[in-house]
Parts: sequence; C-alpha cells; structure tokens
Amino acid sequence: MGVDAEEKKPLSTTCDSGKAKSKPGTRIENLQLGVYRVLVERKTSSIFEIDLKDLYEIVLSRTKLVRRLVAEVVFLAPGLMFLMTLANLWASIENVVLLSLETKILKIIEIGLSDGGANGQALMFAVCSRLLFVICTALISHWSRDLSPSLRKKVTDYYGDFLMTKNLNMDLPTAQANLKDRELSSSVPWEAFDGIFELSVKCFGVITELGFVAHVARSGNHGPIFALLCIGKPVMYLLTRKSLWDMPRIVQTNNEDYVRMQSLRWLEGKNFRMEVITGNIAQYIMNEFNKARGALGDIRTEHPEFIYSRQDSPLPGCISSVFGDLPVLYYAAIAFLAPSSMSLTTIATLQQASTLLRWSFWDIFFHLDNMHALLARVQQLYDLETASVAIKDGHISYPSAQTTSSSEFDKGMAFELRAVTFSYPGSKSSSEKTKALDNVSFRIDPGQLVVIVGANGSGKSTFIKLITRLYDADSGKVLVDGEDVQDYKVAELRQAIATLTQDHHLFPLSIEENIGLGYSEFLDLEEKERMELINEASKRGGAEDVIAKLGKGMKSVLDPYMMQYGVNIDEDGDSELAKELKELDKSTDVSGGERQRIVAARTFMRFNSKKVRFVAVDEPSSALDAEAELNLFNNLREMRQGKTMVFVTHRFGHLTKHADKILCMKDGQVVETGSHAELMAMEGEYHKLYNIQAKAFESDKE
Ligand SMILES: Nc1ncnc2c1ncn2[C@@H]1O[C@H](COP(=O)(O)OP(=O)(O)OP(=O)(O)O)[C@@H](O)[C@H]1O
Repeated sequence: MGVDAEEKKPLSTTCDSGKAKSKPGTRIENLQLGVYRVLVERKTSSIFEIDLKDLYEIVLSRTKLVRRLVAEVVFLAPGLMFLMTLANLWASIENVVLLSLETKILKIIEIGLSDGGANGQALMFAVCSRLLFVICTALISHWSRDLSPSLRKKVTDYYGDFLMTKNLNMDLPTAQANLKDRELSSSVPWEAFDGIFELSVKCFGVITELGFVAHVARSGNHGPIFALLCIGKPVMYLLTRKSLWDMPRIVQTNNEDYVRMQSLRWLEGKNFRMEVITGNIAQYIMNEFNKARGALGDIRTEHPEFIYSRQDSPLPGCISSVFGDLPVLYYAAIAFLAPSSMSLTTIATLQQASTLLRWSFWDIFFHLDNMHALLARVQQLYDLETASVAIKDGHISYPSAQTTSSSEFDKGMAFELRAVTFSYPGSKSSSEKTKALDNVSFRIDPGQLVVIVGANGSGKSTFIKLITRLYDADSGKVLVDGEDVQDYKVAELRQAIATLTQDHHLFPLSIEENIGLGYSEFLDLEEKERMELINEASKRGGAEDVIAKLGKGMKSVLDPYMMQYGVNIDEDGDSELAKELKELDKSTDVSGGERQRIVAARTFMRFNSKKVRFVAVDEPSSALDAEAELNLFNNLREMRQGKTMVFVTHRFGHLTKHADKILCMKDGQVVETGSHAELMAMEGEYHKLYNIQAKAFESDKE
C-alpha cells in the first residue's frame, strides 16, 4: 500500500478528484491501493486511525435509526422477541457461568491437595451444577433454534412489502436518480437488526465477563486494575487499526490492464456466447487476457478495504501484543511481590478469563465493522419514504370540465409544446449536445393522426415520454387540451392515454393477464365477458395464432419465475432424475415478433376503456414482418374514432399517406412540419430520409 502522489487518468469516474473539495477540518487523500484509486475523506485533527469524536457522532446519528428499527421489529413479534432475548442472554452468560463453576471445582481440588483430601460433597455438588447448567444450555439452544428464523421471516416480509410498494409507485426520474436503491433488499433490515441484537448480547456478555474478572481478582483490590488491563489490547487495537470501512470514500479501478482483464473475462458469459462462437474469437480473448495478466504482474487486486487494513509498520501490532500480555505480566508481578494475595486457581481462572475477554472483544469489533455499512443501507431504505417525487401530481381532473364542454371533445386529445427543452436526468445538462428536446414548439389538434420521423436520437420518443408524464420538461410548457400537463391528476391523465412502444415487455404472468392488464379494471369482469374482450384484443394485435400454438393457450406463461437445478446428475444418462430434468428444462418461448403481437394486444385491450383519447405508438414494429406491421397500423387506424394518434416510426411508407401532419425531427428539434407532399416539396430532411428508404427498394429492383 502506498499513497500515490501522481494523479492517474480515470477510466470511468464518479467524482473529479481535481474538484473534490474537503469539508473544513477534513482533507481528501488520494490513495493507490493495488488496482484501485481511492479518494478518502479524513479528519485533519485525528492522530489515531479512528477519531473518537467521529465515532461518537456516528453513534449519536445512528441512535435514532436503531431505535426505530428495533421498535418496529419488537412491535412485529413481541412474544418472539421476548423469548429470543431470554435465550440469548442465557447464552451470553454461558462462558462466565462455566468458568465460575470450573473455578469452584479447581478451588475444591486445590484446597484438597493442600489439606490432604478434597471435600467430596462440595466437589459432587459443583460437578453436578456444571452438568445441569450444560444440559439446560443445550435444551434452551434446541428449543430456541426456530425463534430466529421465524422472526427473520416476519421482518423480511414486512420490509419486503414496504420496498415493493415504494418501488412499484416510484416514478421514472426518481427511480433513475436513486440507482443505489437497487442494492436494497428486504433482508437488509433483518441483517442490521440481527447485528444490533447480537452486539447488545455480546456487550452484555463482556460486562458479565469483566464483572467476573473483577470479582475473582478482588482480593488485594486487584479486580478493577486487572479488568482494565484485560481491555487494554482491544482498546489499543481499536485506536490503531487501519480500516476504510467507516470512511467516506470513492473507489475506482484505474489500472488499465486489470480493467481489460475484467472486460475480457466478461466475454465468457452466456450473453456473448453467440458472438464468441460465430466470430471464432475464443483464442483471441484468451491471448489478450493472458497479455493483460502479464502486464498487470503482481499488483494486488483484492478489495481495497483489505489492502488498506494491512499495517505498513510493525509498531501498532507490537504495541497491541504487549498490551495483550499486560494481564499475564500483572499476575506474574503479584505472584512475585505479594504471593499470598492470589492462589494458583485464581491465576488460572484469570488467565482463562482474559483469553475469553479477548475473543469477546474481537466478536464485538467484527459486528461493529459490519454495522456501520448495514445501518447506512437501512437509512437508504427509510429514505425511500421521504424520497422527493420528481413527477408531482396535479389538481385538475382529466378530462377537465372545460375539455368535456368543448365542441372538439369527441375528437380526441389536443397538445401543444411551447419552447420545450428537456435533458434526461443523469445526462450532462450543461452541454448543448445532451438536450433531448431543444426549444421545441408545435401543435397537434384533436383527432389528428400525426407521424413523427427523424434520425436515431433526434428526440421522437422523448416527446411521448413528456406527454405521458414519464418526465417533466426542464423549461417551456406542454399543454394538454389547453391546460399545463403538470396541472392534471397524473393517474387520470394516464388513463386517457394508450401507448405501444418497443420498450414494452411481457410480464412473467399468463398471456391472459398480459393482455387483460391493458385495462386492469376488466380483470374484475365475469370470466365469459372478460375472455371475449381479451380474445378480441388478441385478434386485433395479431396474436391469435401465436396463442393458439401454445399448449396452454391463454394460460401459458412465457417468462415464468423459476428456480430449478439438478446436482450430481449425469445429464446424458437415462436415470429417472436425468429424464425429469430434461423435461423441466423444456421451456415455452415465442419469437420477438410474436411477443410484440401480444404486447400490441394489450394496447388494443386498453381501447375498450372509453376513457382513451390519445394513442402513442413508438416503433412497435421492429420485429414484426411486413404484413403484421401493415395489419397492426391498419387495426390501430380503424380504432381512430375519438382519439388523437401519434406514430413514431422509421418505416413511414404506409403511414405518411394517412397522416394529417408529419413532424420531422433532427437533433432535438422539429425541423419540418407538413403533409407528405409539402415536406417532399421542401427537399429537406424528410425528403432525404424518404429517398433513402425509396432508393433501397429501387436498388432491390435493379
Ligand atoms: N434514458 C435516457 N437517459 C439519457 N439520455 C437519453 C435517454 N433516453 C434517450 N436519451 C437521449 O436523448 C436523445 C433523444 O432520444 P430519443 O429516444 O427521444 O430519440 P429517438 O428519436 O426516439 O431515437 P430512436 O429513433 O433511436 O428511437 C438522444 O440523444 C438519446 O441518447
């Protein structure tokens, strides 16, 4: 380990160290730990590795969190908690009780040896007491073994519900801004609670052990001094140990050879199987990997936290070891200076007790190390409660009274964009190039069929995302039926919109549900009525034949959640298990285009809701064959009545002739607007794109 004064060029970074300013009283240290560059924030005033004031602040700030977590868990299962506490307290005093009974036995033997005969009755009583205690401990441990798993289930269920509700209701920008929440799982609060519980029990155990030591060495008032000496080593360790775990830090792999090795190793995964096989590149990957490994040499690759904890100087280890020997030195000195104040039994007991204490302290440190990170994750989970909602709900019902009374109400939704600018969260908003929409203004009248065309990344899909309020514009206004889109109640507005995009996926549920969820209120209808609507939607989406092909028809589940594996089975053999495993491995699947048809059927299902006034179709046809695409567009157009329709497409041949308006986009701006004839006459961007498509067909004919 060493401090690297030289700045290395990061390959990817989350913080520009050049700009990283430290808080008052802290400094930012740039470390090179093996293949990692680590930026650490440290207290400038601290002489020890750990700052006690810092530790105190951490403890204080976490107390509220711990109180809440413990209160919630206790409230979930007070009875279980009570029994678990009793069982664990019993276990925590086990060592001390055993040691105390052992001391008793030794004392009786020692007295017996010096008096020429042991007190048989007292010895028997002490041995029986110890046996009884051991049996009781074993029984308690047996009876209490299911307590912890039962409580664990209750706790993970409770926080699982909490997380699922929060995640399902989180809007898109908030979800993208909280990427770290992906790490959260319902088991985190349990792990934290379990850690706190264990820590408390261990602390109780240490207190009883210290009390026991003080009691054993009480003659000549050695007790408190000896107890203090026993905690010397752990305290010294705490002050001198090097640990990154609690420090605010940024870790980044900046060794190019290591990064290349990892990237090449990634290619062995099944995602790249096809490319590796068809490209015949396995040997190339292996050669490059070996080259990178050679170049990396002996540079350490384990986690930087582990590299950092290695001490450069042997001094802290020596000091800590000497402190560990102080109890031995102390009773050796007593035995020499005041031999009458301690018996051999007392010395043997103290020796055992000090070892016991040392292990107990290690145990506590181990739990403490984990605790900080665990509590930080629990805090993240609780923060979901107060996570700022990016998409604020409006106050106007949709359709508003003004819309319903308008003469154009029956035609569909009206839109207007006024000088709208938008960049995706996470993109560098200061740069012009990252604006997905740049000062865009246009109008779409009720009932119009609009086709949006343009090159990749020109901003076509972004427009639909703003209308459906997946995102809000950074500046400018998006008006729906004359009102600011942000003023409407989001749920009501979305009920009036049906979308079909390439981003839509099948749910891991039955096909019936996949289509039915297009309008979930219909799932409550009578079976017959519901199936009629679902069948009709599947017909319009072009999915009828696909579904008929599947063994279980509408009840088929295409992407089910499944956990299955076989172990120690000769899969080529003909054993019963091998046959069963082969049968289990057979999964039902359909092609990409067939999936798109089922997704399209879901959108048609939504049309059954009389509330839909706007249909947004964003390139749903990438995997559809020409006939399916034509049918889809025709079926959608047939249902145009009362709806404004926007199609985003690259293959605009059959759509543009039906369009009331075509918007041609380029670099986040609408560069041309008009009918097909008007845009062709302009000989601009649309003309260019159209001719590229037309030429492809002409060259096919040649
Ligand atoms: N989730 C996202 N995060 C960051 N940037 C994004 C995101 N989605 C799109 N962009 C960027 O916004 C710009 C506009 O994207 P948009 O998806 O609207 O283009 P598009 O015209 O629909 O493209 P395509 O024809 O390829 O579907 C592009 O520069 C794109 O890289």
